[in-house]
Amino acid sequence: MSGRERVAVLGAGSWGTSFSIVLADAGNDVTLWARREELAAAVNADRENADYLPGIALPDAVSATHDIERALDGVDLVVMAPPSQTLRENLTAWAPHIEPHAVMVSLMKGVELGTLNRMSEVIHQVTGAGPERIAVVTGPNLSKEIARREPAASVVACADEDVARSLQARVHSPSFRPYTSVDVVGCEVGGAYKNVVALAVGMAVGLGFGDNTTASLITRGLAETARLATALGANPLTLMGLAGLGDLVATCSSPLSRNRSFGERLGRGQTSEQIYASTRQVAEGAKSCSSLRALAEQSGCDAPLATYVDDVVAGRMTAREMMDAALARTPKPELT
Ligand SMILES: NC(=O)C1=CN([C@@H]2O[C@H](COP(=O)(O)OP(=O)(O)OC[C@H]3O[C@@H](n4cnc5c(N)ncnc54)[C@H](OP(=O)(O)O)[C@@H]3O)[C@@H](O)[C@H]2O)C=CC1
Ligand SMILES: O=C(CO)COP(=O)(O)O
Repeated sequence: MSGRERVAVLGAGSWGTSFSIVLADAGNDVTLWARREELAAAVNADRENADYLPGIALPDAVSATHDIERALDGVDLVVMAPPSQTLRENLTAWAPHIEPHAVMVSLMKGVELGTLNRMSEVIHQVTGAGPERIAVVTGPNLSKEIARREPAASVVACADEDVARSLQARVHSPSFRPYTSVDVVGCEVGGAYKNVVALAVGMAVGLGFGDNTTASLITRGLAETARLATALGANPLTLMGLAGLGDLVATCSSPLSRNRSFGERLGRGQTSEQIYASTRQVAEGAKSCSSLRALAEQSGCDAPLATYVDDVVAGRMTAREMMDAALARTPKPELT
């Protein structure tokens, strides 16, 4: 016996794999579930996930499997990292194998199309788990930087503060510093919305605009995020923290961001279909712009960026038209 605790990470994409490194460095034995058997085999044989994090050596404490029963057997902490739009289907298959008292952590940053559910809501609906078994980890955590063990902070949110504290201890590594929060709603809305803002910022970059434009979009995007999050019951201060401002700054500034890159290509005149055809990586904001726009409409919140981004992604408007429309909106006080 190693004395280390076992954790299952479900989803062997960029973030699931990088977070497995954090968990291993924090003292856990990690079983990383991959949906493709050949990827699980390659990860075990090569000690790297060449599809998503080429050149990054995985710690010995990480092993991969395609066998979901094996991954979940006897595990009291289950970390989920598939795309937001497939979580419900994935979790429906996983749920019968999850231990009845296991805590489930969402790493996803999206809102489900159609239902407009946040990921914690999907987890509750599919598994029946109460809020004390559902948590979120979110913050300025670009996967490649985390995998290279560059210093970063993050937020571990759970409605039950004791559970948040115990998770904080389980994921605290020498290069990854987690803070606790009980504001699951604020953390989830912050994580999903920053992807939409990053799309808008990417469009501005693709159009050739500079830092005034991107700073204006980031700041107004943060105001829009806080407006919706507060309407949904979040603490507005959460959005000033790592799960809001922190993640916005990282994602909107970094060429590593898939959402920002997606937006940049839209800004250069490509269509969403062309972009989808050339990448297998998830850009959550390209889907969640539609669900966040609908959530805002439902909540009576003004959400111009989500609305414009949704229109550009769907091909109803060009990126240039979006910038012009955003500027031409009826003037108003900044603090409304
Ligand atoms: N990358 C990052 O820096 C961060 C990402 N996140 C969030 O983590 C979540 C996962 O993103 P990330 O790991 O980056 O995504 P990637 O694009 O790197 O990987 C996608 C993962 O999802 C799997 N997948 C694709 N389609 C399905 C499906 N239908 N059912 C089950 N699994 C599927 C892929 O499997 P396969 O390889 O077999 O196709 C792969 O494991 C997203 O919500 C993202 O916003 C959060 C913080 C940081
Ligand atoms: O969430 C992220 C960083 O915190 C990753 O952003 P992208 O999904 O845009 O790459």
